[in-house]
Amino acid sequence: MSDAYLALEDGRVVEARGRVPGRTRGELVFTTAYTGYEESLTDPSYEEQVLTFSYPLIGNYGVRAERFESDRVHPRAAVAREFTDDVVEWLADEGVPAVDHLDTRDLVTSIREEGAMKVGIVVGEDATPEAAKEELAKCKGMSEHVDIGTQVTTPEPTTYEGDGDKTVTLIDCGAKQSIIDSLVERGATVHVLPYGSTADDVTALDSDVLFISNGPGDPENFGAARELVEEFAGEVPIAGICLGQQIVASALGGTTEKMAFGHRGVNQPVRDLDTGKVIMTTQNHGYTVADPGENLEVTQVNVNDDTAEGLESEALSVITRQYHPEAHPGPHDSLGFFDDVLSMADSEGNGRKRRVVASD
Ligand SMILES: NC(=O)CC[C@H](N)C(=O)O
Repeated sequence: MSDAYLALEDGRVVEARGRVPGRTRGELVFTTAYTGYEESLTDPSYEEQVLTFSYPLIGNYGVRAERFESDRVHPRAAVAREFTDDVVEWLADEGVPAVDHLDTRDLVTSIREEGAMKVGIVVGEDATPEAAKEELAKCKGMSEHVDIGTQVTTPEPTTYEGDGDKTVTLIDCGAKQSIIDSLVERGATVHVLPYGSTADDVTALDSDVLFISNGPGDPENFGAARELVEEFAGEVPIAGICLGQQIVASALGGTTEKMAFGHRGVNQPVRDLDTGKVIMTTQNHGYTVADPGENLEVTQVNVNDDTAEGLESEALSVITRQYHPEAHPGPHDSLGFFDDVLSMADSEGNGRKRRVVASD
């Protein structure tokens, strides 16, 4: 008898050791990142997913709140070959079920072959395979979580003061804190607005750049952010990361699609098509831009599968990345993105149109 069961969409039931009790369900995905478990577990982009770590030992350098990317754990459950007690205590405090002592290599191989799949998980003394299957039966597909942006966004507008002149309005679709920090470190003042904010809210702030954040779920369910991009494109420079790239593309005439199992890890190679240079990047996404449309140019691609990693438009002052330039965790090759974003704010006399708002 085991005290933890995972019922997979492919019909299998996997036994594990229960570490934190509970019953839950979600989309089963994996990350190959070998560091950064605190950042991954607090990354809002993992909302409604069950995160499997392919690296076998998770927790070996402790748990420190200053490394968190948000104020809570977002995956609905965590799976690893072995969790340390530090991580188990943290997940228990958060009420997030956790299992270990299972063959995660087999699990990851299944996801690679069959794609990200639904999973039901039960952990505790009364756990049974049938209960895990009941959870699985209740599991929704990612695109069915139509209000996922509202689930993860900040409840209130918040401003982070930088010591320079530039200002950014960031639409929080589930933003990682280190994206905000990366802008503030470069002197920008960042106005974070809740997902669902209107064009009037954005206009009132009169920022130099409109920034669409990362976030969970299907980009097609982020209509409120898409409308902002449609409204401000060509008038205010626009930047986006991950979900932000997908939203910007779909607002400007492109299309997105779901990938088989996505990219999650800290060693995804990306080639810049202009310079030919390859950088290593941090990634966490299950959707991708299938067609950038006529307004955007693909400027960077994934070396492994040629998917769009960077989109730009000089005419509209748009720059987006599918990967995570803030690199929390991960290699620092891509930090220059934030300088490129803020250089779009040096727009006077540069041929870029600016929205003029009457000040009161
Ligand atoms: N990190 C993100 O912003 C993820 C984007 C989107 N939810 C995806 O899975 O592709």
